[in-house]
Amino acid sequence: MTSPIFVAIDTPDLDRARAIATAVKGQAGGVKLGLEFFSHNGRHGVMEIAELGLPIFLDLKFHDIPNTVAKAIQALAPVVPAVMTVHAAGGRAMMEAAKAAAPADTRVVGVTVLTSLDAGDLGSIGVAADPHAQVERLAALAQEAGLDGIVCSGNEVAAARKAWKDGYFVIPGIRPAQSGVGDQKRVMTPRAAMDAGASMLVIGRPVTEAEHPAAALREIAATL
Ligand SMILES: O=C(O)c1cc(=O)[nH]c(=O)n1[C@@H]1O[C@H](COP(=O)(O)O)[C@@H](O)[C@H]1O
Repeated sequence: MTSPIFVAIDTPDLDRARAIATAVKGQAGGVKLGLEFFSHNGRHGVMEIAELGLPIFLDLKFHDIPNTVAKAIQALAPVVPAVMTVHAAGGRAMMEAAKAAAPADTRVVGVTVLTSLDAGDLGSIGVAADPHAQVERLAALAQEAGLDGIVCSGNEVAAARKAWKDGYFVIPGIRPAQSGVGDQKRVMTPRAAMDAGASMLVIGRPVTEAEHPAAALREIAATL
């Protein structure tokens, strides 16, 4: 069975990214390239990693007006990532435009409430709802807009899956027992997140900062 784990390769260093991708190839379901990698290496760097033959989750979390987001997605051609992200808080029209602009084979998912935020953080930006209620609200909006799924924490995925049976649920903030939480606030173990209904687990530092990333990934996969 294909692994649900995508390894988040958060580095600006192309050689290091290539080395990690090569080390986890065959074991991981794919790799995630985000803002840190993209800001340094751009579209051509993404193409280089894609040439290694793993599915790519290109996580640029677009959050802008519909026209700008659509044009940014079009500018990424000929990259055809397996998955890409926009912020669901960008609104329904923006999500519709993003989906319409993306390649047919790319899943577009809406980031709901970042896993680095808790209820207090939401309050400080004027969102009265707790993370659970806010994820539910944005998941419904993403579904109405025709997206393929959402990004949320493991704490919310069971409820989200109940309301959106065939949705694609991307779950970061994954921490194996004993792992440091770092800047994440809403975390869950890989096994618990899968049991709750995750489609994809995004795991970065617990793998990439390990002395032997492939071995760390193997250990995590064994818990699923
Ligand atoms: O969209 C994401 O992937 C994402 C959304 C979110 O709410 N929280 C979150 O941590 N992420 C990403 O998931 C990865 C988590 O990395 P680690 O905390 O090192 O496992 C990072 O690349 C984040 O950019």
